[in-house]
Amino acid sequence: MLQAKNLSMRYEGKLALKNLSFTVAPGEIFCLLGQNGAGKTTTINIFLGLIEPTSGEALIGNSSIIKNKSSRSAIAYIPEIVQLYGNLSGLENLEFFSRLAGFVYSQEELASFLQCANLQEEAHKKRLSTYSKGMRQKVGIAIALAKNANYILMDEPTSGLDPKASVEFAKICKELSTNGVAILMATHDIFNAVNIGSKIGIMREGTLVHTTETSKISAQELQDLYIKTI
Ligand SMILES: Nc1ncnc2c1ncn2[C@@H]1O[C@H](COP(=O)(O)OP(=O)(O)OP(=O)(O)O)[C@@H](O)[C@H]1O
Repeated sequence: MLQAKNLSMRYEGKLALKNLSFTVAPGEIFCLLGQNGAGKTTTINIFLGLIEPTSGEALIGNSSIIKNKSSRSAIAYIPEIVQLYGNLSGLENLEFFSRLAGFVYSQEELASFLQCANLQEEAHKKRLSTYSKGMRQKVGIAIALAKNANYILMDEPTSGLDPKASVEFAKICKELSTNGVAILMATHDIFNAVNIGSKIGIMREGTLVHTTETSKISAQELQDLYIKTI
C-alpha cells in the first residue's frame, strides 16, 4: 500500500502541502485532481523520493521512502512525456531501462512486455524518435511491467493523448490494477479520472478536500463537484 501520512511541504516560505493523508491499496487507482498549483506534482515527487517532505511521511508498504531508499525499487514512474533515448528502438530502450533496474530479459520476453503494453509489433524495432506520444507511453508502461513494479506513479499521463490512445491507456491501467498494482495518478482530465480511477481525490491549496469512489459518481457529477470545490 502507498500511504501519505500528514504530509506537509514548504517551499521557501510557501506551504504547498498541508497535512495530506491518503492510502492507495493494491489494485486501487487513485486519481488526484486539482487546479494548477494544488500540490499534485509535489505529492508525486515526494513518493518518488525526489523531494523530502517538511513533515509527515510517505510510506511504501511499511517503509518510509526517505529512510529506506531501497523501497523505491518497487515503484515505476510514468510522466507526462516519457523520456527515452530517441536513437534507440522501443525494444532497446526497454532492454536498457530494465537492465538499469537490475532485470535481464531475453528478446522474446522484452517483446512480450511491449505487446502487453499494446505497442504494435512493427514499431518494436523502430527508433524512438519516430514514435508518437502514445507510443512512448506504451514503452513507459512496458518498462513498469518489466520492473515488476507494485506501485506506479503517473503525472498527467493522458494529456495530449487522442481519445483512442486514452481508452487504450485506461484499459492497460485497469489490467495492471487487476493484477494488484497500486496506481497514483495526477491528472487534469475529469473524464479520464472517472474512467480510469477507482478513487478520486480533489486537492485545493495543498489539502485533499474531497475523496470519492468512482463507482459512486458520474463524470458530470464529478465536474460539478470539482467546480464547486476549487
Ligand atoms: N521547486 C519549487 N520551489 C518553490 N515552489 C514550488 C516548487 N515546486 C512547486 N512549488 C509550488 O508549490 C505549489 C504546488 O505546486 P505543484 O507543482 O505541486 O502543483 P500541481 O498541482 O502539480 O500543479 P500543476 O497542475 O500546474 O502541475 C505551487 O504553488 C508551486 O508554485
